Parts: sequence; C-alpha cells; structure tokens
Amino acid sequence: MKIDILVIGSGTSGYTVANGLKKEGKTVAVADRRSFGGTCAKRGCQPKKYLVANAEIVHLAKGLEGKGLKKAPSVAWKDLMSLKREFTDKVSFNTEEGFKTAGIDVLHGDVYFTSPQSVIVGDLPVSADKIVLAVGTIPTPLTIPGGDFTVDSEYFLDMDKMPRKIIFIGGGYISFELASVAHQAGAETIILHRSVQPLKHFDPDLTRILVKTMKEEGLNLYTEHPVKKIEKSNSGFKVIAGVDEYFADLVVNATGRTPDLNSLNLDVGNIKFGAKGIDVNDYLQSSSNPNVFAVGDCVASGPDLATVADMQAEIVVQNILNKDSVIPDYSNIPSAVFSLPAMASVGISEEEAIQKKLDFRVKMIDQSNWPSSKRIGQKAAVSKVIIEEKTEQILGVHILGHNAAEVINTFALAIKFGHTTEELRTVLWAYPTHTSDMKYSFK
Ligand SMILES: Cc1cc2nc3c(=O)[nH]c(=O)nc-3n(C[C@H](O)[C@H](O)[C@H](O)COP(=O)(O)OP(=O)(O)OC[C@H]3O[C@@H](n4cnc5c(N)ncnc54)[C@H](O)[C@@H]3O)c2cc1C
Ligand SMILES: NC(=O)c1ccc[n+]([C@@H]2O[C@H](COP(=O)([O-])OP(=O)(O)OC[C@H]3O[C@@H](n4cnc5c(N)ncnc54)[C@H](O)[C@@H]3O)[C@@H](O)[C@H]2O)c1
Repeated sequence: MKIDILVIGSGTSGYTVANGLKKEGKTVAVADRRSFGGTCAKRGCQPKKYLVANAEIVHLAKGLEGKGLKKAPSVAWKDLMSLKREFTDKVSFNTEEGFKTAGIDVLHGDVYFTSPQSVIVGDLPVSADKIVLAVGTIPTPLTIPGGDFTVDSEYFLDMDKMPRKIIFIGGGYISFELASVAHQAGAETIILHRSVQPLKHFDPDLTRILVKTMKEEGLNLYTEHPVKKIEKSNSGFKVIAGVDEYFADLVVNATGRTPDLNSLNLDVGNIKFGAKGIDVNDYLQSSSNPNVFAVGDCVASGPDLATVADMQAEIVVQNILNKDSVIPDYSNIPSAVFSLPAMASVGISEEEAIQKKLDFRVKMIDQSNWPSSKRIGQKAAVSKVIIEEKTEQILGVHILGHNAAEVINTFALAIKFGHTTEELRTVLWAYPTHTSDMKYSFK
C-alpha cells in the first residue's frame, strides 16, 4: 500500500490528524494494534466520567443527609457498568465507521518500521509520504516485588464487581479520581503516595485542603508511603509501604503512564526517542526524521491530556500542509482532577509567579461558608487567583469544590484573551452560580 499519510494510533490525536488531512484531499490510513478508539473514549476520560458522575451524586447526597435529604442513595455498580458500557461498547465500531465514511483506510495489527518512510502493519507493507505517530501511553509497569499482582485503571473502569477493600498506589489524577469512585461505591479505600505532595500539577495549598477533606470523609490517604512490595495474603494482597502493611482485595497501579515504543522499531525508522516519548522539534516533527511527526501522549513534551493531544493533532495537520507553520502553546491549559470534591486549575501557579519574579498578588478565599456551598452540603470550597499588579491581568486561577471543572473554563477564556479584573467585573454572570461567586475571588 502506498499513501500520502499513515497515522499510527486511532485515539484522540490520531482521529483528529487523520480526518484533518483527509479533508484536505490526502490519501490517509489509520493503523491500530487494539480495537479502534484509543484511551480517552474507551478506557480513560469518558468511562471515568460516567463513574465519577454517579459518585458525585452520592457524595452530594451524603453531604445533605439530615439537611433536607433523608437518606443518601447507594451505588448500583452493575447497572452503572451497563450504563458506561452502553457508551464504551460502541466506540470502536463508531470510530472505524467514521473513518471508512470519510474515505480513510482502516488497518489492524502491530506496526513496526522497515525504513524511514515505510512500516509493516500486521503483515501488510505500507509506505507513506508522512507518518504520524499517535501511539499514546500505557500504565508504567510497577517494577517492585509483587508488582504483577496489581491491575490498572483500564481494569478498574470495566470491573463487574466493586471489591470490599481496594488500594491505589500513586497520588496522581488516576488515584484521586478512581479512589473517589470506589469510596462512594462503598469500598474501603486507601491511597498510598510516595512523596509529601500528591497531585504535583496542582496548587499545594488547595491540594492540602482536598487531602484533609477526603480523609475526613473516610478515604484513607497516606503520603510519604512509597510502596516497596506486594504479597499475596490469605484473602487478597498485602501491600508493604515502609514499615506499614495494608491489606486489600484489589490493588491498582496508578503510578503514572509511559509511552510503549519498543515494538515499533523506531531505530530502523531513524526516529529519536527517550523515556518520555518521541523527540520532536517545535513543529512536532521528529528531530531526526523529517517525514515523521508525533502527536498526543507519545510526544516527549507537553502535558498528557486529551485537550493537548487534540491541539497537537490540529497543529500537525497545519504543519504537514504548510511546513513549519504552527508551534504548540502549552501555557494556560485548563486541567481538572475529578476527585470528590474536584479541583481545577488554569494559568500560572503561585510558585511559577515567584520564580518568574512577577509583581503579583494572590487572592485566596475560603468559600465553604457561602450559600453555594451550604445549599449542597459542601465542606470544602476554595479559590486562589493570581493577579498581576501593574496590569490587573488574571494570570492563574485554582479552584477546589463542586463544579470547579466547569467554572475553570470561564477563566481559561479570561486568561487566554488577557482580561483584567476590571473587565471581568463588568461581566454579568447568571446568578446565583458557582461562576458568579468567582467575581468575589479577584476583588
Ligand atoms: C483513566 C484515565 C483517565 C483520563 N482522564 C482524562 C481527563 O479527564 N481529561 C483529559 O484531558 N485527559 C484524561 N486522560 C488522558 C487522555 O486519555 C490522553 O491524554 C489521551 O487519550 C491521549 O490520546 P492519544 O491519541 O495520544 O493516545 P491514545 O488515545 O492512548 O491512543 C493511542 C492508540 O495507539 C495505539 N497503539 C499504541 N501502540 C501502537 C503500535 N505499536 N501499533 C499500533 N497502534 C498502537 C493504541 O492501541 C491506542 O489505540 C485520562 C487517561 C486515563 C488513562
Ligand atoms: N483528569 C485528567 O485530566 C486525567 C485523569 C487521569 C489521567 N490523566 C493523565 O494520565 C496521566 C497518568 O495518571 P496517573 O495518575 O497514573 O499518573 P501521575 O503521574 O499523575 O501520578 C502518579 C503518582 O504516583 C506516584 N508514585 C509513583 N510510584 C509510586 C510508588 N511506588 N508508591 C507510591 N506512589 C508512587 C508518583 O509520585 C506520582 O505522583 C496523568 O499524568 C494525566 O496526564 C489525566
């Protein structure tokens, strides 16, 4: 097969690149070694959000027990899984059909390079003018004794039964989100994180309040607990962290994700890569092979988020059509951890503002006693806004509390277009909402 563009990987980034270039008249094929659709839709963002949405309702109801609600509901895990699968089960078929309808060839099988411009997919030789690597990441294998006893987030998101006791290793996005789900579904839940501060991409003050709140609500969260060993016990597993031992029916490895590039024969393709992923120039073009581009989580630079994968994909479409035309901007990327309560952030952190020696002020406000918190039984709600003194521009916004992930998007807009506190004060916000509360957060 000889085509203009071969995209390896059918997830968020592969989908956008393939469709973008097909619309411009290129002949395009997409290859994947697993069923089509990638991580976000099948085993990441979307299925996770189905489970979180359910847990959020239970969590809110618990907060209002005796305050207008008689009894909080409990999770019907089997039914919840059916609801989630109604969505996830269709992803592969719909993705493939979408490609075929657009005139994009769909290729199944393992891929490896046979030259800088050709690969084998399954047993089909394919050569292409440009090859786009969109191969994502896999859970970082846990290389401690007993690491093989763990399961990963993909297993959790599709399990038929909620175990009685569950341990999450790692204090990142995945642990905080899935542990929140497990806890609301009734499992005795433990997070073991190796260093002092979990969720390293978020504001440390808000993270401390989040951790305190989760602990007060009964989720067992231990920092400075690097897990060293896992053993089989009578009824499940024993997890050893320092001198402490914890027991559970299921142990989830959530210690990060890594690109899985070894089987691609990248050396034969003259493609430089490292532990963090494919080495690219400013235009997301391989630093060693000009015919190859990389997008999404497998790129060594940029955060591993679906929004970023999509942005990189759109940029690569432009750069393939018009050489060296667009550079990705990784500043001001909004991100949320869908824990309970949720936390979200956009723009710079207080630490970055100090490092950059900016002239700024920090406005940190506890909103837990405000009506918006009281009426939903919410215990923790905090905002922290970084404002540049001279220009009054909003530089960073960090929010903890219900709806944080929705509210943050308004501030993504404000920061992107350089709005000042005075300008934001002239905006009328639908009232009373969590967004309208935010107008007091930058006064
Ligand atoms: C549990 C979980 C929850 C998440 N939640 C969020 C969220 O709420 N918000 C957010 O922004 N991000 C979230 N993410 C991150 C998000 O899923 C990723 O950033 C996004 O999926 C990256 O897309 P991608 O196209 O780079 O890779 P992927 O979607 O992973 O696609 C890569 C594809 O390449 C294929 N592939 C790999 N190697 C080969 C090979 N050698 N040959 C052929 N095919 C290959 C794979 O089978 C896969 O289909 C989450 C991730 C996880 C794991
Ligand atoms: N809401 C979202 O946007 C979202 C949700 C889930 C995943 N993601 C993406 O997926 C990536 C992977 O998520 P993740 O949570 O697996 O990784 P992560 O990198 O966010 O967190 C993993 C944490 O585990 C800790 N750790 C590592 N080894 C350990 C050990 N032996 N014992 C105890 N702790 C240990 C690390 O210090 C790290 O802080 C994220 O970085 C993010 O890019 C995003």
